[in-house]
This record gives sequence, structure tokens and C-alpha cells, in this order.
Amino acid sequence: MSIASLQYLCNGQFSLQRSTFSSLKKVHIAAFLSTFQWPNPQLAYTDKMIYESGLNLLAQGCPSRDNTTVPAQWLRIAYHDMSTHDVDDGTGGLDASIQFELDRPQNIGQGMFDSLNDFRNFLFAAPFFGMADTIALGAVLAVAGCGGPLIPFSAGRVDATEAGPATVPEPQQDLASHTEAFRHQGFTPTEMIGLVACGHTLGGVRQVDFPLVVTDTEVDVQTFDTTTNFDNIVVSEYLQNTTQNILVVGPNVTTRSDFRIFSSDGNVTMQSFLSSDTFNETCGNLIERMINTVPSGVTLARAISEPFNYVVSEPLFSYRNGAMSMATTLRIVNISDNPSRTVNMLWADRQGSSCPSSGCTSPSTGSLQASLGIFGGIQGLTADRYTFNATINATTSISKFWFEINENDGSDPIVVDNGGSGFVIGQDSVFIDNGRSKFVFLTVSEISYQRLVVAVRGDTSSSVSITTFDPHSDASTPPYLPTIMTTNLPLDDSNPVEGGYTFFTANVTGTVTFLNISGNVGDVSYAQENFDMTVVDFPFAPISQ
Ligand code: HEM
Repeated sequence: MSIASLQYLCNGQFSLQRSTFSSLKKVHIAAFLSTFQWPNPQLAYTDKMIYESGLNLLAQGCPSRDNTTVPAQWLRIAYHDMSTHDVDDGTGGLDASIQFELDRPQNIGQGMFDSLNDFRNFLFAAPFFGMADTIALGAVLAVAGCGGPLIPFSAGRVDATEAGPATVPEPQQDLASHTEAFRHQGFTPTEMIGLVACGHTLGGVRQVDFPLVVTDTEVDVQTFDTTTNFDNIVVSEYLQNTTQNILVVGPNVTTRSDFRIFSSDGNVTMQSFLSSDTFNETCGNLIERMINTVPSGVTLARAISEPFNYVVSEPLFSYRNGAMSMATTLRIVNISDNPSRTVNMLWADRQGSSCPSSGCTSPSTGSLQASLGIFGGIQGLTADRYTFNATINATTSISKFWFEINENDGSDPIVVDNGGSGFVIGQDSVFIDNGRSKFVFLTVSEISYQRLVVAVRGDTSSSVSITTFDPHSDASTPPYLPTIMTTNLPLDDSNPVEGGYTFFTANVTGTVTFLNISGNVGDVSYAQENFDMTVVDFPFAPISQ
């Protein structure tokens, strides 16, 4: 393995990739690393959502809320959302249709509203990561946050635009109805026992919502077992007849649905769950299948079960006084402390004449530790994010970039070059100018917005439009739907033509997560899809208004 690099892809395959920048002295991505071909906004963003999103904070440590736990509420909503699946015709599944189904008695509960509120408040929905993906991620973080198994996560669900059928099982239904409901959802009778036991290790039944189940009005929430954690205590207490699970021992025999389900095979499955390994493994598999149950036309992206070793953030360009700057970051997983380490960004110019053949070089401007959330904590992983801000000759520009990590201890540098191709800058003619755009804050009205400036290499006859994806919803109750808007940009009076660049501008809300840019210069059209607004670093511009 000299100049070829062995890459371990998360889908379990190994691939050999040859590098254009390789030299015998340099070692390519070490070995057994998880990686993906950049750009892939969906995979990069999914990694970020699993490992670095604020949702981690809400689920970490299985925190209490409303006399139950946040994770219990998140796991329940995921199951209810998925329950619309019909295995016979391939419709329904985890598609956020729950947002349109909250008026049904089967979906009663403050937890449903609280969960959707949690999910929308983080404002991280993207064109390729909607509410359904967020609900599914919520289930994964809920289980892990309460000490349960780590479930691989894939994005790519499609949000429904209307309610699905009312097929969520209810406690007063008989065993045959439940068995048929789970068959419809794609689960065997044994899997039904498993999925219910796995679900009912968290949380409990709320008296006000289910007064016929919890008859004691002194009780707010009757929890299914005596622990808050995701564990098999719900099983052992059931088998030892010490259970407080009201769906097993409740005063109303009709609503003892867990008893009917758990005992439906003579307790064989429940006995097997006395092994916590079996319980955790079965729950991990069943809940993974549950969240991956989607309508038949929907294909999920690759599953992520470990952070990608190297993640590059959206390159941010700016043009001023004949020079271009490019800012980006490189997240590196599990890198040891080494004050002598240097991490450089290298690039090739567009004509191949300005930079030396080894590439132009700019050193990292600093590094920060990145928290890897609940999963990272359990997996014992840490990460550092190196920042770069390179000055680039605007005439010869940049065609691709890559990185070199040098421990300066005699070992060979590691080249991070996207499997050999480098991180390719498709076009440099139309881009959001990160230095000229502003984060505007009106100090009197306390309104903020982003004043985008788009640079176009062309004259004033050029044109630009943007399509913004804004997950923020003003609605006071679900459904919380994103706003997608296309705007044609006027010329920017405050940024006159300079160095062959013409500037256009638009004000967009601070909650836009992604946008597509399309520009026309003469007869040529340029496009950039899924520009990541969540990483922009626009100068702060307070205005007293
Ligand atoms: C026959 C099937 C099922 C029935 C009849 C049933 C019924 C119920 C009922 C009546 C509650 C109380 C809800 C509340 O008061 O807010 C509940 C809670 C819960 N269920 Fe189920 N359930 C079933 C299956 C499942 C499955 C498959 C899962 C997930 C894998 C699940 C997860 C949960 C969770 C986590 C809670 C606690 C919610 C909280 O504490 O806020 N359930 N279930």
C-alpha cells in the first residue's frame, strides 16, 4: 500500500483509491477510516446532526420532563409516526405525517407537541433532512441518551403533506388486532413483543390522557418500570410479577395490552430479554427497522454509525482588492494532542500556472475541540476542528484544495484529499461573498437578518437568483412546514463593480439553513446547490433602528 489509499467506507466496503497528489513519501488516509466522496451535503450534514446537533443536549442523560422523560416522548412519537405503514401496499411509515394526526385520540398527549416543538426549535431542517429525519434521529438519540444501544442512522425520509391512516394500536384493542396492526407495519408477532418491550422501557402512561388506564387521579404519570433508563428492567419486573406497568397490571383488564402482548408466546421472548445483551441487540435492530420503515418509493442514504474521520465544511469565498479569500474547516476525529502538529490547506489554481505543482499552501489559523455528542461520548471519540483562511490569487483562482496533516515527529504526513480527487471547486464565477455579506442586527427593534451579497464574475448584465430553505415556522401548532422561496437579486449599490466582479444583494432571514444559487453571465449559467448557510461567518453589523 504505497500510493494507493485504503478507505473503509461506512457501508462496510473497502475501496482502493489512487491519489493525484500522492507521492511515495506521503501516506494517504491511514487505514480503516470512514469517509465519503465530497461534496455530499446530505452525508456531511447527517454526521453533523447525529454528532454535533443541539438535540444531543436535550436527550443527554435521559432528562425528565412532564413527569416522564424527553427521550420517552421522542421514542413514542417516532413509533406513532411510523405506525401508518402498510406493508401490503408500501404506503406510510416514518414520514412526519404525525404532524397532521395529532387530533386523534391515539396520538393524545403533551409529549407529542413538546417533541415537535423541540424538533422545530433547533431549526436545522434542510432540503435533504426534514421533520421525518429529525423524528427518526430523535428516536436514535433518545435510546442512546438513556443508556440503550447505538442505532445506525440514515437520512433521506420524505415529509408527508397530509395525514396517514389511523392505525396506531390502542390499549383497549385485542391481541388479534395488535398482531394484525404490527403485521401491517412489517413486524412478526415475536417482533411485536420485542418492539413493545423496547418502547415501554421508557416513560409511562399519563393519567389525564388515559383515565381509563390510570384510574388513580393522584398519579400523574404511571411509569412502565422503576428505572428511567433504557434497560430490561421492564422485562424482569414483568417476569417477577413485581411490575408496575399499568398496561400489564392496571385495574382495567381491557386495557392490559402489554400483558396480552408480552405473554402471547408463553413469555418465551420476554424470558430471552432477561439477558441485557439480547434485549439491547434486539431493541437496536427493531428500533432501527422501525425508523427505517418508509413508503416504498423512498430510498434512505447510507447509514452512519461512526463519525466520518475528515469532514470539510462549506468553502466560504470573498473577493476584495484583487484577492480572493477562502475560509473552511476540517474536522478530524480522534487526533492526539500534539503541539508540534501542522495542518495545512493546499490548493491548485485554475490554470495550473500560479501555484507550484505541490500546491499553494496556507497554514491552519487555529483549532477547536468539537463535541461529538451522545454517540461520541459512548464511542469514546473526540474531534478537533481546524480552521483555514487562505488568500488566493483572484486571477488564477482555485480549482481544488486538500489538506496535509504533519505531526512533525518524523512520521509521514497524512494527506486528506477526498480519495485522490481533491475537494473540487466546480466554479468560481458566482458565489456568496462571505466578507461583504452581513449579519444585520437592528438594535431598537431587535430584528436580525442576513444581508447576502453574491459576487458574479461578469458585468452588470449578469443575473442571479437564490432559492432559500427556511425551516422556521411561525405556526403556533403543528404542522411546522419550511418556507422555500426563490428571489431574483438586484444589483448591490453599496458594493460597486470591482476587479471584474459585479455584486448582487438580498436580505434573507437568519434562519435559512441552505440555499441554491443560480447565475447567468452572458450565455453561461452557473449554479451552486445546497450552499450551507449554517456555517457562514458574516461580519456582525448592528444598526440603531
Ligand atoms: C400495542 C402497541 C402499543 C400500545 C397499545 C401502546 C400504548 C401506549 C400508551 C397508552 C402509552 C401512554 C401514552 C401517554 O400517556 O402519553 C404509551 C406510552 C409509550 N409508548 Fe406505547 N404502546 C404501544 C407500542 C409502543 C411501541 C412499539 C413503542 C416504541 C417502540 C412505544 C413507545 C412508548 C413510549 C416511549 C411511551 C412513553 C411516552 C411518555 O412517557 O411520554 N409504544 N404507549
